[in-house]
Amino acid sequence: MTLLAVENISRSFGSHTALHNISFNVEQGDSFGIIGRSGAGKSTLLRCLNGLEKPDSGRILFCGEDLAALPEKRLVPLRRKIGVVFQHFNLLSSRTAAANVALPLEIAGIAKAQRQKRVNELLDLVGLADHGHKYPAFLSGGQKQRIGIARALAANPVLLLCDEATSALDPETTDSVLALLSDINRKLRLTLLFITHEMDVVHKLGHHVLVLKDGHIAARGTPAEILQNSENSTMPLPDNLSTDAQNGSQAIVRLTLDLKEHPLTPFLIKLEQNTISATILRAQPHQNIEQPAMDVLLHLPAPTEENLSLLNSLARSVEVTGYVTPDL
Ligand SMILES: Nc1ncnc2c1ncn2[C@@H]1O[C@H](COP(=O)(O)OP(=O)(O)OP(=O)(O)O)[C@@H](O)[C@H]1O
Repeated sequence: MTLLAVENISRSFGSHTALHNISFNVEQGDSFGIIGRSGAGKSTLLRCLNGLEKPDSGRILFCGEDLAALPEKRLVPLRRKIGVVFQHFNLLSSRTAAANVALPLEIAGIAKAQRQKRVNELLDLVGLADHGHKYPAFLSGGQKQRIGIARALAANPVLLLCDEATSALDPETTDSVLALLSDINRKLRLTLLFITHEMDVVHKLGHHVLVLKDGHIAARGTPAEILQNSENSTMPLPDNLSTDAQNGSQAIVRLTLDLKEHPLTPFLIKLEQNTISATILRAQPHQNIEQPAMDVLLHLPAPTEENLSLLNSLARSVEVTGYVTPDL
Protein backbone atom coordinates (compact mmCIF):
# COMPACT_ATOMS: atom_id res chain seq x y z
CA MET A 1 0.00 0.00 0.00
CA THR A 2 1.33 3.43 -0.94
CA LEU A 3 1.81 5.67 2.10
CA LEU A 4 3.30 8.67 0.34
CA ALA A 5 2.89 9.66 -3.30
CA VAL A 6 4.97 12.56 -4.55
CA GLU A 7 3.71 13.76 -7.91
CA ASN A 8 5.66 16.15 -10.12
CA ILE A 9 6.77 18.58 -7.43
CA SER A 10 8.95 21.56 -8.34
CA ARG A 11 10.36 24.29 -6.12
CA SER A 12 12.37 27.37 -7.08
CA PHE A 13 14.12 30.05 -5.07
CA GLY A 14 14.28 33.14 -7.29
CA SER A 15 15.79 32.01 -10.58
CA HIS A 16 17.28 28.84 -9.02
CA THR A 17 15.22 25.66 -9.36
CA ALA A 18 16.00 23.43 -6.36
CA LEU A 19 13.56 20.64 -7.33
CA HIS A 20 12.55 19.79 -10.90
CA ASN A 21 9.42 17.73 -11.40
CA ILE A 22 10.13 15.09 -8.74
CA SER A 23 7.86 12.01 -8.55
CA PHE A 24 8.14 8.88 -6.41
CA ASN A 25 6.07 6.61 -4.17
CA VAL A 26 6.92 5.27 -0.74
CA GLU A 27 5.17 2.04 0.20
CA GLN A 28 4.06 1.31 3.74
CA GLY A 29 6.82 -0.47 5.71
CA ASP A 30 9.56 0.60 3.27
CA SER A 31 12.90 2.10 4.25
CA PHE A 32 13.37 4.69 1.54
CA GLY A 33 16.59 6.64 1.14
CA ILE A 34 17.18 9.88 -0.73
CA ILE A 35 20.84 10.42 -1.44
CA GLY A 36 22.59 13.36 -3.03
CA ARG A 37 25.50 15.71 -2.66
CA SER A 38 25.30 19.06 -0.95
CA GLY A 39 22.91 21.33 -2.85
CA ALA A 40 21.14 18.43 -4.61
CA GLY A 41 17.80 19.49 -3.10
CA LYS A 42 17.43 16.92 -0.30
CA SER A 43 16.52 19.37 2.48
CA THR A 44 14.10 21.26 0.27
CA LEU A 45 12.38 17.97 -0.58
CA LEU A 46 12.26 16.93 3.08
CA ARG A 47 10.76 20.29 4.11
CA CYS A 48 8.06 19.82 1.47
CA LEU A 49 7.32 16.31 2.75
CA ASN A 50 7.10 17.60 6.30
CA GLY A 51 4.65 20.29 5.24
CA LEU A 52 7.09 23.02 6.32
CA GLU A 53 7.46 24.28 2.79
CA LYS A 54 5.07 24.30 -0.15
CA PRO A 55 6.23 23.20 -3.59
CA ASP A 56 5.44 25.63 -6.42
CA SER A 57 3.63 22.86 -8.25
CA GLY A 58 2.78 19.19 -7.86
CA ARG A 59 1.04 17.09 -5.20
CA ILE A 60 2.22 15.27 -2.07
CA LEU A 61 -0.40 12.70 -1.13
CA PHE A 62 -0.04 11.43 2.45
CA CYS A 63 -2.81 9.49 4.18
CA GLY A 64 -5.12 10.53 1.37
CA GLU A 65 -4.49 14.30 1.75
CA ASP A 66 -2.40 16.64 -0.39
CA LEU A 67 0.20 18.21 1.93
CA ALA A 68 1.05 20.69 -0.80
CA ALA A 69 -2.46 22.13 -0.87
CA LEU A 70 -3.69 21.97 2.75
CA PRO A 71 -3.94 25.16 4.81
CA GLU A 72 -1.73 25.29 7.95
CA LYS A 73 -4.61 24.46 10.31
CA ARG A 74 -5.35 21.17 8.57
CA LEU A 75 -1.65 20.34 8.27
CA VAL A 76 -1.14 20.20 12.06
CA PRO A 77 -2.92 16.86 12.71
CA LEU A 78 -1.25 15.32 9.65
CA ARG A 79 2.20 16.46 10.81
CA ARG A 80 1.61 14.51 14.04
CA LYS A 81 1.63 11.36 11.93
CA ILE A 82 5.14 12.21 10.77
CA GLY A 83 8.03 11.87 13.24
CA VAL A 84 11.26 13.71 12.45
CA VAL A 85 14.79 12.79 13.51
CA PHE A 86 17.22 15.67 13.11
CA GLN A 87 20.94 15.71 12.32
CA HIS A 88 21.78 17.78 15.41
CA PHE A 89 19.19 16.07 17.65
CA ASN A 90 17.37 19.36 18.54
CA LEU A 91 16.85 18.35 22.19
CA LEU A 92 15.81 21.00 24.71
CA SER A 93 18.77 21.42 27.06
CA SER A 94 16.57 22.53 29.97
CA ARG A 95 14.58 19.27 29.94
CA THR A 96 15.71 15.82 30.98
CA ALA A 97 15.87 13.07 28.36
CA ALA A 98 12.51 11.73 29.57
CA ALA A 99 10.92 15.20 29.45
CA ASN A 100 12.22 15.68 25.90
CA VAL A 101 10.58 12.41 24.85
CA ALA A 102 7.37 13.46 26.64
CA LEU A 103 7.12 16.81 24.86
CA PRO A 104 5.05 15.71 21.83
CA LEU A 105 2.70 13.87 24.22
CA GLU A 106 2.26 16.99 26.36
CA ILE A 107 1.49 19.01 23.25
CA ALA A 108 -1.07 16.37 22.21
CA GLY A 109 -2.72 16.71 25.65
CA ILE A 110 -2.03 13.13 26.81
CA ALA A 111 -2.64 12.60 30.57
CA LYS A 112 0.42 12.43 32.84
CA ALA A 113 0.18 8.76 33.86
CA GLN A 114 -0.26 7.63 30.26
CA ARG A 115 2.59 9.92 29.20
CA GLN A 116 4.97 8.41 31.73
CA LYS A 117 4.09 4.89 30.68
CA ARG A 118 4.73 5.71 27.02
CA VAL A 119 8.01 7.52 27.77
CA ASN A 120 9.26 4.48 29.72
CA GLU A 121 8.36 2.18 26.84
CA LEU A 122 10.18 4.44 24.39
CA LEU A 123 13.30 4.81 26.54
CA ASP A 124 13.36 1.04 26.78
CA LEU A 125 12.95 0.67 23.02
CA VAL A 126 15.98 2.89 22.30
CA GLY A 127 18.08 1.16 24.97
CA LEU A 128 18.17 4.08 27.42
CA ALA A 129 15.80 2.94 30.17
CA ASP A 130 18.25 4.12 32.86
CA HIS A 131 19.03 7.51 31.32
CA GLY A 132 15.67 9.27 31.44
CA HIS A 133 16.69 11.52 34.36
CA LYS A 134 19.79 12.87 32.57
CA TYR A 135 19.99 16.25 30.87
CA PRO A 136 21.20 16.29 27.24
CA ALA A 137 24.55 17.80 28.27
CA PHE A 138 25.31 14.53 30.10
CA LEU A 139 24.51 12.26 27.15
CA SER A 140 26.85 11.17 24.35
CA GLY A 141 26.03 12.03 20.72
CA GLY A 142 24.65 8.55 20.09
CA GLN A 143 22.51 8.69 23.24
CA LYS A 144 21.18 12.12 22.25
CA GLN A 145 20.18 10.74 18.87
CA ARG A 146 18.46 7.74 20.54
CA ILE A 147 16.47 10.23 22.64
CA GLY A 148 15.71 12.16 19.42
CA ILE A 149 14.41 8.93 17.90
CA ALA A 150 12.31 8.12 20.99
CA ARG A 151 10.79 11.63 20.85
CA ALA A 152 10.05 11.24 17.13
CA LEU A 153 8.20 7.99 17.90
CA ALA A 154 6.26 9.35 20.89
CA ALA A 155 3.07 10.30 19.09
CA ASN A 156 2.93 6.97 17.17
CA PRO A 157 3.79 8.36 13.73
CA VAL A 158 3.11 6.36 10.58
CA LEU A 159 6.16 7.83 8.84
CA LEU A 160 9.60 8.57 10.28
CA LEU A 161 11.62 11.21 8.42
CA CYS A 162 15.33 11.11 9.19
CA ASP A 163 17.32 14.17 8.19
CA GLU A 164 21.01 13.14 8.00
CA ALA A 165 20.37 11.38 11.33
CA THR A 166 23.89 9.98 11.64
CA SER A 167 25.97 12.71 9.98
CA ALA A 168 27.07 14.19 13.32
CA LEU A 169 28.10 10.81 14.77
CA ASP A 170 31.34 8.80 14.64
CA PRO A 171 31.34 5.62 12.49
CA GLU A 172 30.75 3.19 15.37
CA THR A 173 27.88 5.21 16.85
CA THR A 174 26.52 5.65 13.32
CA ASP A 175 26.33 1.88 12.94
CA SER A 176 24.47 1.41 16.23
CA VAL A 177 21.96 4.18 15.42
CA LEU A 178 21.42 2.74 11.92
CA ALA A 179 20.87 -0.68 13.49
CA LEU A 180 18.26 0.85 15.84
CA LEU A 181 16.46 2.56 12.95
CA SER A 182 16.53 -0.65 10.94
CA ASP A 183 15.07 -2.54 13.92
CA ILE A 184 12.32 0.04 14.31
CA ASN A 185 11.51 -0.28 10.60
CA ARG A 186 11.37 -4.09 10.75
CA LYS A 187 9.84 -4.73 14.16
CA LEU A 188 7.37 -1.86 14.32
CA ARG A 189 6.73 -1.96 10.54
CA LEU A 190 7.22 1.79 10.61
CA THR A 191 7.95 3.41 7.25
CA LEU A 192 11.29 5.24 7.14
CA LEU A 193 12.23 7.99 4.76
CA PHE A 194 15.76 9.24 5.22
CA ILE A 195 18.04 11.68 3.49
CA THR A 196 21.77 11.27 3.48
CA HIS A 197 24.86 12.11 1.47
CA GLU A 198 26.49 8.77 2.34
CA MET A 199 26.08 5.66 0.18
CA ASP A 200 27.08 3.60 3.17
CA VAL A 201 23.96 4.74 5.08
CA VAL A 202 21.77 3.85 2.11
CA HIS A 203 23.46 0.50 1.85
CA LYS A 204 22.87 -0.32 5.52
CA LEU A 205 19.38 1.10 5.94
CA GLY A 206 17.62 1.47 2.61
CA HIS A 207 15.39 -0.92 0.72
CA HIS A 208 14.81 1.62 -2.03
CA VAL A 209 16.82 4.64 -3.04
CA LEU A 210 16.38 7.80 -5.03
CA VAL A 211 19.49 9.64 -6.19
CA LEU A 212 19.02 13.40 -6.41
CA LYS A 213 21.38 15.47 -8.52
CA ASP A 214 20.94 19.20 -9.08
CA GLY A 215 17.26 18.91 -8.19
CA HIS A 216 16.63 16.07 -10.67
CA ILE A 217 16.17 12.35 -10.06
CA ALA A 218 19.42 10.89 -11.39
CA ALA A 219 18.63 7.25 -10.51
CA ARG A 220 16.27 5.07 -8.50
CA GLY A 221 16.28 1.43 -7.42
CA THR A 222 17.58 -0.83 -4.67
CA PRO A 223 20.94 0.10 -3.07
CA ALA A 224 22.58 -2.78 -4.99
CA GLU A 225 21.15 -1.57 -8.30
CA ILE A 226 22.28 1.98 -7.62
CA LEU A 227 25.82 0.85 -6.84
CA GLN A 228 26.00 -1.40 -9.88
CA ASN A 229 24.70 1.29 -12.17
CA SER A 230 26.56 4.22 -10.66
CA GLU A 231 28.74 6.29 -12.97
CA ASN A 232 31.83 4.65 -11.54
CA SER A 233 30.68 1.09 -11.89
CA THR A 234 29.73 1.44 -15.54
CA MET A 235 33.22 2.56 -16.55
CA PRO A 236 34.57 0.08 -19.10
CA LEU A 237 37.36 -2.25 -18.00
CA PRO A 238 40.67 -1.37 -19.57
CA ASP A 239 41.05 -3.48 -22.74
CA ASN A 240 44.84 -3.41 -22.58
CA LEU A 241 44.96 -5.48 -19.36
CA SER A 242 48.25 -7.38 -19.15
CA THR A 243 49.56 -9.96 -16.68
CA ASP A 244 53.07 -8.46 -16.82
CA ALA A 245 54.03 -5.71 -14.46
CA GLN A 246 56.32 -3.50 -16.51
CA ASN A 247 58.06 -0.36 -15.47
CA GLY A 248 55.54 2.33 -14.71
CA SER A 249 52.51 0.10 -15.16
CA GLN A 250 49.41 0.61 -13.04
CA ALA A 251 47.42 -2.15 -11.37
CA ILE A 252 43.82 -3.25 -11.59
CA VAL A 253 42.99 -4.66 -8.17
CA ARG A 254 40.00 -6.71 -7.11
CA LEU A 255 39.23 -6.64 -3.40
CA THR A 256 36.45 -7.69 -1.09
CA LEU A 257 35.44 -5.34 1.68
CA ASP A 258 33.76 -6.56 4.82
CA LEU A 259 31.21 -3.74 5.09
CA LYS A 260 30.71 -4.22 8.83
CA GLU A 261 34.40 -3.59 9.45
CA HIS A 262 35.17 -1.32 6.53
CA PRO A 263 32.18 0.43 4.96
CA LEU A 264 32.91 1.90 1.54
CA THR A 265 33.05 5.59 2.45
CA PRO A 266 35.47 5.27 5.42
CA PHE A 267 37.56 2.91 3.24
CA LEU A 268 37.86 5.58 0.54
CA ILE A 269 38.64 8.24 3.14
CA LYS A 270 41.38 6.01 4.55
CA LEU A 271 42.93 5.71 1.09
CA GLU A 272 42.83 9.45 0.68
CA GLN A 273 44.38 10.00 4.13
CA ASN A 274 47.24 7.73 3.05
CA THR A 275 47.53 9.67 -0.23
CA ILE A 276 46.70 6.57 -2.23
CA SER A 277 45.08 7.61 -5.43
CA ALA A 278 42.63 4.98 -6.67
CA THR A 279 39.55 4.96 -8.87
CA ILE A 280 36.65 2.58 -8.33
CA LEU A 281 35.86 0.87 -11.65
CA ARG A 282 33.15 -1.41 -10.32
CA ALA A 283 31.47 -2.07 -7.00
CA GLN A 284 29.14 -4.95 -6.39
CA PRO A 285 27.58 -5.79 -3.01
CA HIS A 286 27.17 -9.45 -2.03
CA GLN A 287 23.62 -10.74 -1.70
CA ASN A 288 24.15 -12.12 1.84
CA ILE A 289 22.61 -9.52 4.19
CA GLU A 290 23.89 -11.32 7.31
CA GLN A 291 27.51 -10.68 6.32
CA PRO A 292 27.44 -7.51 4.25
CA ALA A 293 30.38 -7.38 1.88
CA MET A 294 31.24 -5.80 -1.43
CA ASP A 295 33.54 -6.66 -4.33
CA VAL A 296 35.38 -3.60 -5.57
CA LEU A 297 37.50 -3.29 -8.69
CA LEU A 298 40.10 -0.54 -8.30
CA HIS A 299 42.44 1.18 -10.68
CA LEU A 300 45.58 1.72 -8.61
CA PRO A 301 48.10 3.96 -10.35
CA ALA A 302 50.89 3.21 -7.83
CA PRO A 303 50.82 -0.51 -6.91
CA THR A 304 53.73 -0.25 -4.48
CA GLU A 305 54.25 -2.86 -1.79
CA GLU A 306 53.27 -0.27 0.81
CA ASN A 307 50.01 0.62 -0.95
CA LEU A 308 49.07 -3.02 -1.52
CA SER A 309 49.84 -3.83 2.09
CA LEU A 310 47.50 -1.04 3.26
CA LEU A 311 44.77 -2.43 1.00
CA ASN A 312 45.42 -5.86 2.49
CA SER A 313 44.97 -4.47 6.00
CA LEU A 314 41.58 -2.98 5.07
CA ALA A 315 40.08 -5.65 2.83
CA ARG A 316 39.08 -9.26 3.37
CA SER A 317 40.97 -10.24 0.22
CA VAL A 318 43.08 -8.39 -2.35
CA GLU A 319 44.07 -9.65 -5.80
CA VAL A 320 46.01 -7.84 -8.52
CA THR A 321 44.11 -8.93 -11.64
CA GLY A 322 46.46 -7.30 -14.12
CA TYR A 323 48.34 -4.22 -15.19
CA VAL A 324 47.76 -1.38 -17.59
CA THR A 325 50.24 1.12 -18.95
CA PRO A 326 49.18 4.73 -18.51
CA ASP A 327 48.21 6.74 -21.56
CA LEU A 328 51.00 9.25 -21.96
N1 LIG B 1 15.49 29.27 1.30
C1 LIG B 1 16.29 29.23 0.24
N2 LIG B 1 16.57 30.35 -0.46
C2 LIG B 1 17.36 30.32 -1.56
N3 LIG B 1 17.95 29.20 -2.04
C3 LIG B 1 17.72 28.06 -1.38
C4 LIG B 1 16.87 28.01 -0.21
N4 LIG B 1 16.84 26.72 0.22
C5 LIG B 1 17.61 25.99 -0.63
N5 LIG B 1 18.12 26.80 -1.58
C6 LIG B 1 18.99 26.37 -2.70
O1 LIG B 1 18.42 25.22 -3.29
C7 LIG B 1 19.41 24.24 -3.61
C8 LIG B 1 19.11 22.95 -2.89
O2 LIG B 1 19.32 23.16 -1.47
P1 LIG B 1 19.04 22.04 -0.38
O3 LIG B 1 19.40 22.64 0.94
O4 LIG B 1 17.70 21.48 -0.57
O5 LIG B 1 20.14 20.96 -0.81
P2 LIG B 1 20.70 19.74 0.04
O6 LIG B 1 20.84 18.61 -0.92
O7 LIG B 1 19.86 19.52 1.24
O8 LIG B 1 22.13 20.25 0.47
P3 LIG B 1 22.83 20.14 1.91
O9 LIG B 1 23.14 18.69 2.09
O10 LIG B 1 24.05 21.00 1.74
O11 LIG B 1 21.86 20.69 2.90
C9 LIG B 1 20.75 24.87 -3.21
O12 LIG B 1 21.34 25.44 -4.35
C10 LIG B 1 20.37 25.92 -2.19
O13 LIG B 1 21.28 27.01 -2.22
